[in-house]
Amino acid sequence: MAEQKITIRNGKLNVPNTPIIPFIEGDGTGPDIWAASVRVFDAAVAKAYNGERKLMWKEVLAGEKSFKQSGNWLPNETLEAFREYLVGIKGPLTTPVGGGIRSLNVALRQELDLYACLRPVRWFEGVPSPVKRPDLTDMVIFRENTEDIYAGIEYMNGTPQAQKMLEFLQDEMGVKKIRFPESSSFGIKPVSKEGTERLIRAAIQYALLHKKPSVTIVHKGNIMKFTEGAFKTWGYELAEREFGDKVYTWSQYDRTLAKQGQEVADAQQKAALDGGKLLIKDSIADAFLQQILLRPSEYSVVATLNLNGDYISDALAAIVGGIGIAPGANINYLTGHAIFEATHGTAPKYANQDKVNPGSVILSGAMMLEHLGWQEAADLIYKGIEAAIAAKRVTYDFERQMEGATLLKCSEFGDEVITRM
Ligand SMILES: NC(=O)C1=CN([C@@H]2O[C@H](COP(=O)(O)OP(=O)(O)OC[C@H]3O[C@@H](n4cnc5c(N)ncnc54)[C@H](OP(=O)(O)O)[C@@H]3O)[C@@H](O)[C@H]2O)C=CC1
Ligand SMILES: O=C(O)CCC(=O)C(=O)O
Ligand SMILES: [Mg+2]
Repeated sequence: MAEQKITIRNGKLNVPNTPIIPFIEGDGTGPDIWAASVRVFDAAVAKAYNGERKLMWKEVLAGEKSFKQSGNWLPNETLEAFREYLVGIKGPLTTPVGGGIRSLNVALRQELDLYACLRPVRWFEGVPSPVKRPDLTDMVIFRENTEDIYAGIEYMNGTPQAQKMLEFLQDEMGVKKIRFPESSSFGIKPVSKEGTERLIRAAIQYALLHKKPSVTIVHKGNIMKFTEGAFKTWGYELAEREFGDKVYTWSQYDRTLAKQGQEVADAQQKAALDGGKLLIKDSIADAFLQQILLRPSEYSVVATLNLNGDYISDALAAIVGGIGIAPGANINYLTGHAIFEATHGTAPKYANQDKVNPGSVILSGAMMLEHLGWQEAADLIYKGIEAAIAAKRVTYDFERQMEGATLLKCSEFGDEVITRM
């Protein structure tokens, strides 16, 4: 079968029957997970389309495998392949702590301007969870993926750059509140109006398309007023300006409350929501992290900045069974570029043991198939995963919390999904 490129025209993907899909295997547990996952993807597509469609995999290098081969952590050819073929998938890549290379995962998102990190969090029947009602958690995180503290603008204490930054802040900006100036390192947190608006727009469009009840803007705007606080303000303004006839915002509520009192504001909100409008609300990040445990059913689509989104992703994943089953996508809705990847990292202590749960990458692949419009293949994957879990044939992370479960290796779980799809 001749391989072909996915293209985009007027914002719509044109997907051939044999699309070229670049993939990065990943570091640590990445190779084990990829080996199990790719067999699931191929089996689902073959079964769904009787062999008429096929994903044409093209390996591209990044991370340790790439460095070993070429001395380059993220070769240009890899970036070019994701640019040219539009849609790809990747395993996790290691980022050293406190020094060394900056994150290759973040670099890919920034280089390709994949501004929305989309991470759906739902419970699969039978998955062990630390909460009583994991079924109440059904959220979709839209994490801003190109800005915030992740921009990597940092200066290490003791360097001339940190000294220059200190002098600039103290001498030119009149800053007096740096507690230990001589031993401080500095980090910069850029948050733009454009970056905020495109992320919030994507979250609202998603919520409208999927008939979700609300979008919650999560921020720490009480403390970081001009970055996180502006994210909230710009978000509400965009919602009212671009989606005024389809949404009702807490900002509107507050204005009515101030002018006409609570009774009128409550009635206005009720009428808007009864009329099918999408509620746009907000929550301060620390309070949100307790709300998701106490009142998860009140939250649906979540729009947030990069660091909050990172924390919230793992916290929410834990509620529905852990990061062994937490998929995701990095998307630019304007150019069509997308790279699918799990929420978890390389889990290096389990590397090459054929042990960890490939569920997150398998589900990321199902999201990719949905993105391509290959829903039938994605549905087979969901069916296979649900059935494998229901039969309690699972990897170590679930098995250790389930009674009467059979422990499977990473590869065996992949086989199990294939058998049951
Ligand atoms: N997008 C990416 O590529 C990401 C990369 N990273 C990078 O990964 C490296 C390791 O990060 P770390 O903080 O240890 O986080 P990890 O997500 O790699 O692992 C943390 C823990 O999560 C559990 N876990 C992770 N993956 C799986 C899986 N597939 N199945 C079941 N359980 C799993 C394990 O828990 P337990 O010990 O309980 O078994 C593991 O010890 C770092 O360099 C980090 O920067 C991190 C996140 C995302
Ligand atoms: O890039 C990394 O190493 C970590 C990224 C991460 O934790 C995430 O995107 O969720
Ligand atoms: Mg993370």
